[in-house]
Amino acid sequence: MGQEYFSSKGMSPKGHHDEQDDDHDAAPTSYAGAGSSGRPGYVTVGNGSTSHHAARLQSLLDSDSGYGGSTVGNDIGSPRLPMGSPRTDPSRGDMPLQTSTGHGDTDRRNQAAAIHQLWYNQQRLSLRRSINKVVELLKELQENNATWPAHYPSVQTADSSSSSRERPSFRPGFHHTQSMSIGGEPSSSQHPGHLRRAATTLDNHSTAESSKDAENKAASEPRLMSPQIAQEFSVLKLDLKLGALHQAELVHSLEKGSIASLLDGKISSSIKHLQSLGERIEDTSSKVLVTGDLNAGKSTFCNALLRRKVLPEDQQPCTSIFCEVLDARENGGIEEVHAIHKYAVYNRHDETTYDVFKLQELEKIVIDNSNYMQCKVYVRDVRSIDESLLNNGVVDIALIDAPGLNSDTTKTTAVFARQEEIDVVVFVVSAANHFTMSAKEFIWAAAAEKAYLFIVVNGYDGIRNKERCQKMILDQVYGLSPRTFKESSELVHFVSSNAVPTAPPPGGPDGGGSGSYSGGGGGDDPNDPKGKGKEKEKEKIQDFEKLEQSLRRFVLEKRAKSKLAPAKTYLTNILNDVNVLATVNSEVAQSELDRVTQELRDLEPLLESSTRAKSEVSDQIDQTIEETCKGIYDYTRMSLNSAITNIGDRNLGVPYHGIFSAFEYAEALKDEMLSEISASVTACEEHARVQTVGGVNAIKQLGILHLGDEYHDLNFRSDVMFRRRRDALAKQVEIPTELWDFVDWSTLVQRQEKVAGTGMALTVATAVGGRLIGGYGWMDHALSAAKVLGNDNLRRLIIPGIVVAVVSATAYVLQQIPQSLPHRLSTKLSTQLLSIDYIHSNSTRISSSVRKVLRFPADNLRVGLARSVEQLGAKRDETMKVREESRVAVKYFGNLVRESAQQRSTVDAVDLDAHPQAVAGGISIS
Ligand SMILES: Nc1nc2c(ncn2[C@@H]2O[C@H](COP(=O)(O)OP(=O)(O)OP(=O)(O)O)[C@@H](O)[C@H]2O)c(=O)[nH]1
Repeated sequence: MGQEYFSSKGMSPKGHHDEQDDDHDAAPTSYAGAGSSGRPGYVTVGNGSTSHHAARLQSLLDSDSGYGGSTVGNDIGSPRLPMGSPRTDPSRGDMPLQTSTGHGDTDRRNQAAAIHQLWYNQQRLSLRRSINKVVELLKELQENNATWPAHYPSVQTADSSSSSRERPSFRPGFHHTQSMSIGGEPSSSQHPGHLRRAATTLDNHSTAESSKDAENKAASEPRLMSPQIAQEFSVLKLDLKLGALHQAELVHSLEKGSIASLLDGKISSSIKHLQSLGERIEDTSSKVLVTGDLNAGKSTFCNALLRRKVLPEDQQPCTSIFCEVLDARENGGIEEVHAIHKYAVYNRHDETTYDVFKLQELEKIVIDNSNYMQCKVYVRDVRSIDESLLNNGVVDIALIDAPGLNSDTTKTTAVFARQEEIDVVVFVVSAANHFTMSAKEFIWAAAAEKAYLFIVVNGYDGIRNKERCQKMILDQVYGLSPRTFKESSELVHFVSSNAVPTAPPPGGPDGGGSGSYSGGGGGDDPNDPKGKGKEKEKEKIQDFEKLEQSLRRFVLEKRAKSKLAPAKTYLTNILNDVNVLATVNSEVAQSELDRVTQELRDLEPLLESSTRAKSEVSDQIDQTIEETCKGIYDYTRMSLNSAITNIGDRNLGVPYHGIFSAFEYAEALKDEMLSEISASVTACEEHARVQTVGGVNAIKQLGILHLGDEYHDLNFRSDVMFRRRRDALAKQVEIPTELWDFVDWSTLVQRQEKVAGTGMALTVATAVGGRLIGGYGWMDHALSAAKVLGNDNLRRLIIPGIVVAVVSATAYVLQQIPQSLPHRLSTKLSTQLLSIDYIHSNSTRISSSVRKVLRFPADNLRVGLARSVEQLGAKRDETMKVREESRVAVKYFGNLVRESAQQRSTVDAVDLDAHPQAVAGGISIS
């Protein structure tokens, strides 16, 4: 924050010097801090509060900056090029650079500059190719992630995060050192913030905050990733912020698909960021802010660089706004001034944001105006492409002439200088006046920001004791920016800007300065002899040309840092991530392939035996059911038959109480017989029940044998069998008792033949009775008796004979009841039951009931077997699919591991610090 800056501001130059010395090798662009809003925390100079102008400018820069506005947070949408920056034309990067136009020093300098530019172009092209390749790799990874969701490396337990160097057992080959080296030093678990994420270059404050700030922030941030993941993943790490779960738990709790889609989002962001980095390194524009004390000669210096009097020069302070000088080609080749309205965001295509003026009117806008804060000055380059500082295809410099520093403008200029797109700050100091307080304040701030400043000591022609002046200025530079002092031969130049010949001002006598140079030389001693004067003039111009070469080199090196370094860091990080991800997934895919191959090996025979078992078991079940039912039917039939047949022979224990209760006896006997028959049916049912339980168990055994745990046992209750009303009714038979049941006719006939005395009477009685019952056999006996006796005898004997016979027969029948009735009844029941098909119907009923009961588990088993075969088939198909996918994944991730490693070495080979030392004059800008 500003406070950090202010603490330095209050220090003496010496104190500052010490601090600078301590931090000599630190990154130059660690800004003093960032606002909590996430916007760049611009340095404030002076009393610590940003002035109205500064605040306004800051808001303008947010939207007008080519990078600032487009790099907020992680939003890495396509960035706009800085307004007014030359259109990207990569082909121009390879065009011939400056050629030797002269002899001696100039010649050598030009050659050196050309070599330097070539070096820059080579690094740029190499990074550009890597970006394209990595985008290609990421797109393929994204496609692959859709079909084979990538496995995201996660920690095993939350505790393991404490030991950041412990490596999960399932991925032994990770290159921890690679991800650790990103930050330049091994990161410890206490300082996770040391890990440099290329993604953070997207944050507005990322380069603005000091490393201390970054550490503090990282410590106070909730840990979203375990240090282990953070170590290995610098770019692709997933930002999981769900609920209160620990990060590691969160990764585990997520479905593989969810992780894959989160990763997909990360990859998309990375692709976008890489594309924006690509555009950024292709962008040849670079902005140089020229600032310094009031009247130090800033405008004169800019004009000298342009070789044309574009900006108004005056002995009194005149520049009140920031004038950005751009190539007129950016404005369709038209030279004009766009004065930007105070509260507008500049858009060249929207004339409501600015007023258009002619170049000649620039002075009017620049001096004492209150309507504008900035203007864009589009001018045609009067120098050839080989000499031009503005535009030569490798680096196209936009010069920004700032108002002279005073208590009002210092803060605003400091804010302006903080812009990321300002590659270089040129500080113009008057050789006569040296550094003012405002100048010192500004340089302290800028040196903290930019590490190196380009210092132009102007008006050197007016100094008599040049050595003393140099010494005094360099002493001051040492106090203000030791690094700049260290490279002073390259970074501190003593020149006379007004000595450089320039074309006349637009609209001047030469009609717009088309290349006819007017000599400079103001400030020369008029008493000097002419020849000596010319020599001096030449020297001044050579000094200025030397300055120009140094400035170009400085811009190039700064650009290598500001534009190429983020791309290199990001590429290194993303390639490390891709490599780790690919290594993990290659291992996962291989183990998955091994697993499914083994699974298929087990599955194939299982499916085969299941299919075979399905048909075999079905036959077996049918056979079991058939055999059981047949056995039950036969058993029932046999049992009932025997019961009915033998029922008459059995002593049923029914007491006979004499002739007067003969009928009751017969009734009781019949009921007892029927109940006995019914009991045998029940016994058969019981037998069937037992057999059914056996059958069900046999089917169950088959089920368990072939389906194992898959077999669903049904709850079979045998006691419920034969409980229906139909079953009860089937057993019952209604047979009425009749009088004739009491007479055993066959016995009676046998007896008639044995007893002769009663033969005739009995014969008659029998004949009568026979008639009565319709027995025609007895009639024949009666007719033969009549023949023997003759008509008279017959008439006399007939009545008593009949009486005797009837009495005798009746007595006999009554006497025979206990012996004859059971047989009579048995025979009658047997006949009756036969007529209603009692045995067959009950046997059928029982066996079909059993069949029905057995069919239920049998069908269930059949369905289970069919389902099992179906499931095994589906599983086999699925496993084969996974095997194929795993094969593809093994191949793909194997290639990715190789390709990402190869690309990483290519990126590593891009050494931005190894610029041609001889050319750079030993300057090393880190
Ligand atoms: N003798 C001498 N005079 C110079 C030199 N450079 C600039 N001047 C003069 O110094 C005066 C101020 O120059 P400017 O370029 O307007 O200064 P400035 O820093 O842009 O002024 P403000 O922007 O208003 O602060 C002009 O009269 C120039 O001619 C130089 O190298 N030698």
